Amino acid sequence: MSQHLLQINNVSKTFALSKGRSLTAVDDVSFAVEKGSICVLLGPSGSGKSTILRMIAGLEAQSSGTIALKGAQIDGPARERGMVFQAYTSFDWMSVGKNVEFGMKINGVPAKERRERAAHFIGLVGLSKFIDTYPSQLSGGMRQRVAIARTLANAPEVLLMDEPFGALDAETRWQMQELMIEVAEASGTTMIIVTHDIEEAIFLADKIVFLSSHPGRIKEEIIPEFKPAKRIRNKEELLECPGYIDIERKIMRMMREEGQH
Ligand SMILES: Nc1ncnc2c1ncn2[C@@H]1O[C@H](COP(=O)(O)OP(=O)(O)OP(=O)(O)O)[C@@H](O)[C@H]1O
Repeated sequence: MSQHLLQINNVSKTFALSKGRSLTAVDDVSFAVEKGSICVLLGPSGSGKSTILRMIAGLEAQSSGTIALKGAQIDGPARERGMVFQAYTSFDWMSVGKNVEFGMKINGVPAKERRERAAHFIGLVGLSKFIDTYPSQLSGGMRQRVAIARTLANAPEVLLMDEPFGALDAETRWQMQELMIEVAEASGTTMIIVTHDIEEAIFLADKIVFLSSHPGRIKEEIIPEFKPAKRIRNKEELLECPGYIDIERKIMRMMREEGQH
């Protein structure tokens, strides 16, 4: 039987604005994420995707409802939930290797183990040749790989990514999407990814949680059932799958409906 790693139950978030006004960004949202799966939060701008991710990360407290990882309530940031942001967050004065070792160093991992783990994850994201290079000498996609390796090296239970490829050009973007499938397969890491890119969502997701806007509510949970049991590793293969176009069309309609509200 599948196991729910993360359980979000009836979560709402209301922000206090100026002059006593308030804004409900997330309204009564419930969903579960299975261990080892990739869950994509998709929806139009303002549907509360980032807010939901930030609450899971423990960076924002929910106004009501519960969020639990392996049954334990989340009440702040922790290593078990690693976050990758859209902006590159590497330390420019440290080499790629030292960047990836940094979190482990803070957490008291011995030097030898740190180096080995850093080398493993740098290899996983395809940057072995750049282990001694400084991030400022790398392209945007490569810097985002460093951020992913650094987060994975802390062995999170769940990897949270907020529009991780939004700042990248189209070609680098699909290469990074393919890389995430490779990483998911090789590491078994559970991932929750925020995007508003429909094709990216369908390619990456084992499950799509589609949100409507103002306030953010779940409109539908979509399982891309047309995909074969084994994850598709390249995008051309996805586009050739019977059923792909149907689901893309369905989601485009949902996006359009939301835009008209
Ligand atoms: N700190 C905050 N204070 C007040 N309002 C906020 C705050 N953070 C988010 N909001 C509001 O909550 C709503 C949801 O924002 P959120 O960033 O979660 O949406 P999103 O779906 O991630 O959007 P996008 O795709 O544009 O990034 C928006 O109306 C936003 O203005």
